[in-house]
Amino acid sequence: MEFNSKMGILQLLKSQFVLHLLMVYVFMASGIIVNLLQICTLPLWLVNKKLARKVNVRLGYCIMSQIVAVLEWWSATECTLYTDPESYPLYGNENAIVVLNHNFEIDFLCGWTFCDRFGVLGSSKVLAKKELAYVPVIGWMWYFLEIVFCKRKWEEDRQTVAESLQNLHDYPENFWFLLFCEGTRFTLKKHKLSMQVAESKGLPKLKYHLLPRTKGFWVTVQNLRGNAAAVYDSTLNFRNNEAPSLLGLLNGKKYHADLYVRRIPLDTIPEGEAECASWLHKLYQEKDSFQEHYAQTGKFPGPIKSPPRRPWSLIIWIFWFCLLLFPLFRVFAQLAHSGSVLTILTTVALCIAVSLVARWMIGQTEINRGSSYGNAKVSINNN
Ligand SMILES: CC/C=C\C/C=C\C/C=C\C/C=C\C/C=C\C/C=C\CCC(=O)SCCNC(=O)CCNC(=O)[C@H](O)C(C)(C)COP(=O)(O)OP(=O)(O)OC[C@H]1O[C@@H](n2cnc3c(N)ncnc32)[C@H](O)[C@@H]1OP(=O)(O)O
Ligand SMILES: CCCCCCCCCCCCCCCCCC(=O)OC[C@@H](O)COP(=O)(O)O
Repeated sequence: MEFNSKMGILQLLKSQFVLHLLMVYVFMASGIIVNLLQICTLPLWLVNKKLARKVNVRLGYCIMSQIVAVLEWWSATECTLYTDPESYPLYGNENAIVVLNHNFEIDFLCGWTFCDRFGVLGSSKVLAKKELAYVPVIGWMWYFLEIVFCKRKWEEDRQTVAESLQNLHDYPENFWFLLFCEGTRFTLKKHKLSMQVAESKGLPKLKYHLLPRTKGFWVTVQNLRGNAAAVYDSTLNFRNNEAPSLLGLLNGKKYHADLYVRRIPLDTIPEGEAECASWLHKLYQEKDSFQEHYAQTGKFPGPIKSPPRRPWSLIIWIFWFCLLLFPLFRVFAQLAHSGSVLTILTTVALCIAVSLVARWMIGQTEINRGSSYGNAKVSINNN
């Protein structure tokens, strides 16, 4: 009874808007500080690229780990890993291409959480749409972490993506390169259209996935050969049909994520474009069957071997709070003391502006604010 009421109070506390404002302030202020420090590493790139990259990995960690801390420590979301125990020791100790389904608003964050647990968060990479490069703090940080951006226009991407991947050959830390091969988030409309494409190509229909776009996968595999050791085929779902969101996490809502990972050595993947595309289509048919199994049983096939959450994200988060809250309260105290209406109004306007920017950033993760990519019929090439 007493425990329940304590939990209720804690939950009520976590849903307080003023606390969210403080979290947003700490995230934005620390993010800008890190972005500025990243700019300061530019001259270092010219003299010691390896060191500059290592420094940026750690700086990036200071930003990403805060959102991981929200998931792991604030909302206490449970993340369970289903995987083969023989592959487990290799995770975090080799470079890998991660292929993940794209159905959930916090799928990228679950990815980050596992990166953190295997010690590769700062060096984690993704093939991201170009628009994300302009997201304050995160997008700017990604520039220094050598994230690969695409315009989702193959004619333009084929060269730039290949070049960015080639640059990773002398990367000094183990990294995971994430690919959402579906290219956009799952919606019923996008699913219907992509299944029409599947039908016209004579491919079996998928129930839980959009038809994967194969070109990004092929170019990634080809350009990371000899660099990445394996593809981690990863299938994510949430228990009890949970529809997790970043706002839910901020409100302290606890979710239950299940991730099924299979390690596939890279040298078993065909080299030719057509063969590689067929291989990926087959992979997505298998992923679909895993999701069907999950829908029927509430579990993925395979044993559970979950890594524990690590304390570093929480420690860094507390550090930023200690560093940044004191000056904030001092400013507020001085403002109240000064009594200047103009200064107070300017400060309030600034706070509103920062919260609007943060809300827009959160909106980037929301399915109902997604772009129309995959909504329109594109000419179909049957070759
Ligand atoms: C142990 C633990 C393991 C794992 C832990 C898990 C993860 C952790 C790892 C790392 C974490 C790191 C970072 C995460 C952080 C943040 C992530 C944030 C954001 C990223 C999200 C995105 O931005 S997703 C969007 C960008 N990415 C992609 O699009 C990738 C997939 N796309 C492609 O590969 C594309 O081919 C392309 C982008 C290279 C080119 O795009 P384009 O539009 O030009 O596509 P195509 O040329 O492929 O399209 C034409 C072909 O598609 C067919 N078609 C037409 N209409 C449709 C349709 N509606 N659906 C499907 N297919 C369609 C068309 O017929 C053409 O077919 P072809 O046969 O001719 O190819
Ligand atoms: C610690 C406290 C944090 C306070 C809140 C701060 C805000 C944090 C905001 C994080 C923003 C992260 C941006 C990267 C997320 C990835 C987004 C994503 O997955 O994009 C969707 C695309 O795949 C598909 O896009 P469309 O095909 O719809 O086009």
